[in-house]
Amino acid sequence: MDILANFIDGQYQAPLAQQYLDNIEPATGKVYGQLPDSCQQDLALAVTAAEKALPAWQSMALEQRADYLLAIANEINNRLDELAIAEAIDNGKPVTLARTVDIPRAASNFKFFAHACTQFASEAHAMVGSAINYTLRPAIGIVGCISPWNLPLYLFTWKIAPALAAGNCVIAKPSEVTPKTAAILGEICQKVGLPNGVLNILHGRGTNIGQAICQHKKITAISFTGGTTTGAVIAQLVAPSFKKLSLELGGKNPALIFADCDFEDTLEQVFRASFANQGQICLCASRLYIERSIYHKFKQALVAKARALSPSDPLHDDCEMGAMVSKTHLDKVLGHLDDAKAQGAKILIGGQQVQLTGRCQQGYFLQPTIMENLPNSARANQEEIFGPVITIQPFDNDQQALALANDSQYGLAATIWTNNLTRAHQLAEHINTGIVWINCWLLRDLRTPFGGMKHSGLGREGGLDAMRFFTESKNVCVKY
Ligand SMILES: NC(=O)C1=CN([C@@H]2O[C@H](COP(=O)(O)OP(=O)(O)OC[C@H]3O[C@@H](n4cnc5c(N)ncnc54)[C@H](O)[C@@H]3O)[C@@H](O)[C@H]2O)C=CC1
Ligand SMILES: O=C(O)/C=C/C=C(\O)C(=O)O
Repeated sequence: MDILANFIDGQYQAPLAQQYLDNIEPATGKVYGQLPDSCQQDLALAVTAAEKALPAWQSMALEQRADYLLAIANEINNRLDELAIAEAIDNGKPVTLARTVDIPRAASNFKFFAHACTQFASEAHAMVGSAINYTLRPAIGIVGCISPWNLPLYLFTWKIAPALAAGNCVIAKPSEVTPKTAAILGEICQKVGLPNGVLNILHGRGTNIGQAICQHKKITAISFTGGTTTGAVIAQLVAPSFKKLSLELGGKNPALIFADCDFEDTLEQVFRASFANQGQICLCASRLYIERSIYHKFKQALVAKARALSPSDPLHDDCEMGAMVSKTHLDKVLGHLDDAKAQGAKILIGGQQVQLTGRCQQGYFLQPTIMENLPNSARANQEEIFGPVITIQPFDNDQQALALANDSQYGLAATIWTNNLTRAHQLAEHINTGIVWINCWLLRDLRTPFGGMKHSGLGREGGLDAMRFFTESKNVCVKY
């Protein structure tokens, strides 16, 4: 049994109340470990450690701070295989995906922000002939980072790295559903000699320790990624104390596929955008709008690809589709499918749980699912399902495609597939999402602003936006 501990003040510590939660491997449905069900007393220890570490960390020379982050990045790369296997066991994702995407990206997050903090400059505003203003960007202090289960180490580090780079001490909480790689990160911090208390990792339930982090008086900013409903709860929790808040929430992302696209390349990439990580990425395409003249051909090709994609053991190198993260989540997705069927959806492929044999007999596997025949107002077209489930609909012209894309409470990411770049730029200008990809998906430049409009979130992560979020700006006006 793999028993995890909190990482506080540079040491692994059992939860003070000795309460634990089970950790389940989604591919087998079996409990394989336990994690702390931390409480306020554990948080108090972490905050004390962070307070003690803060003065030295925030006043450290930038190059030295950057060196620590680079050392963490290197150590993540050194432990690539071990981390990839741990992620695949914990989350159910294909180990090859973890090895080629999740873990390398976690290392890149530290490397990127190591460099970013040495390049982060403050502005000056001259009042010609009378004064000069300059802006200081001190660290905020102690910040809380709360991350979800779909890209565990990838998103955990996407928050921690800029927070540390900006000079803050961090209290971080990974999802209780996928705690393992976050726990290993503590060992990495010990190995590189990160000063004690700079990064503290607490495990446990969102409604318990997560909420306590949001409400702690000495934690002055919260960066959260997860579901929109939880984001709304957190916004309420932090409102009375005016903490800085960054929310990366759900999506219901449209893909606009035009007849003049490069058919084969679009098919390949839209398929990946739909089903990568079992559709459990907030950026996944879930509403496909296809120009009527190619609707039938594209639909047939998509269905054929989906038929060839069967879930299998995530620990096998050739696995392309793993398990859903939990029984709760699988049931939620199946509930959406029942609802869609009741609303008249035609299931073109999938729609059902899959039972594997052998080790994975009790695992949480779902067939890739493609549905048509639903109005845009149907729940399946309006609510985030967060699984390997897409709907397809035909459209007749650019205006109709745009209207369908924007008919959503969400506004995270959109993709446009066309060889007519004038059309693509015009649509990109009018689509109400924080991210638009043209003829590509999840092509990431970590310098770019990342986040959503409407119910997809508040604020932007990435590049300078993250550095700005994790610092206060203070203007100094000097009269001469
Ligand atoms: N980035 C995204 O778009 C994600 C969306 N989701 C969506 O959210 C739905 C719910 O999934 P969950 O696993 O419950 O994700 P969640 O959004 O509730 O959990 C994300 C993180 O927030 C923490 N948390 C939960 N409640 C909290 C609270 N009251 N205060 C502070 N922290 C809290 C959790 O412990 C976890 O670390 C999913 O079915 C999916 O549709 C889930 C994960 C990521
Ligand atoms: O930063 C990225 O490349 C991806 C981020 C993905 C999420 O925030 C998510 O799936 O929740």
